Amino acid sequence: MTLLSVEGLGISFGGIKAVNDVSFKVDPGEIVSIIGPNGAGKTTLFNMISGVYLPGSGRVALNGEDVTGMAPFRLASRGMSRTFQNLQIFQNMTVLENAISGFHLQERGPVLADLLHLPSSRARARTAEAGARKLLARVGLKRAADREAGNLSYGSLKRLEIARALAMEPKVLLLDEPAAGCNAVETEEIDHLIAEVAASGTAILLVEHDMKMVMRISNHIVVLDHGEKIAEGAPAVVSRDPAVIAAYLGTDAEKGVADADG
Ligand SMILES: Nc1ncnc2c1ncn2[C@@H]1O[C@H](COP(=O)(O)OP(=O)(O)OP(=O)(O)O)[C@@H](O)[C@H]1O
Repeated sequence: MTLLSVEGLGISFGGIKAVNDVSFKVDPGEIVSIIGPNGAGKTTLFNMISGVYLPGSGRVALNGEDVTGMAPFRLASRGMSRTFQNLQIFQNMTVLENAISGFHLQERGPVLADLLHLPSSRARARTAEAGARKLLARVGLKRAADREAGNLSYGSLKRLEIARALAMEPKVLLLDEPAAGCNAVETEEIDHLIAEVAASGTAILLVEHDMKMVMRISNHIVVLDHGEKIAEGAPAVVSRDPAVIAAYLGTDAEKGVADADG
């Protein structure tokens, strides 16, 4: 069964259609990217899928269950996690504490037990810490566990944010520009991490401007322009599509599409 199904999704702002009738599917372990020129509707589409915006039309289904407009924390407990373009890291906390915070999203422990430091609360805290340490090892931040997050390089912060989203053991992980602001080495590290997460069976839905990265790691690409889906398919197919090239014409990204193709 399809893991994530986006069907005819649309939304208007002040009478203008920011996204119109967009549909696509994501299977387990697949890396699907949403691309398009500035203002094409990528972030808006992402926000509708992840419950930040209520769609004006259409439907989002996760494992066959209708989750349209469901709040992000409910989606997270059903298997959909996301990261944000602007990092949501607690800069003054340690790397480990940031990773642990991802586990508290899934907890439904009694608040009183936590306040009174009851054994049940201490046991949960130990489990979360052990899980967080494993995740830090997975994203290459094991040795940075006790450092203040604000002192990390940008690429490491990006990986920390992915670690935190993985705490929920998502079936589908939405990444909003995971390589933005990263240098070539950091981008490659994030590439490898995304590929490893996908290989473990988690589906990845990606919005990313780095066209070379998109062409390298995606199994499937959905192209938006002016809120409409104008093409979709494998990277080699999409990068040769005349409608896609025309949409990007005159932008830096067009050069990216052509370079990645060659
Ligand atoms: N909250 C909002 N209110 C009004 N208009 C909005 C809102 N969010 C997005 N838009 C408009 O919807 C359209 C799509 O914007 P969106 O940010 O989704 O594009 P994008 O493809 O993510 O762009 P970029 O690549 O520049 O991040 C744009 O015309 C934008 O101005």
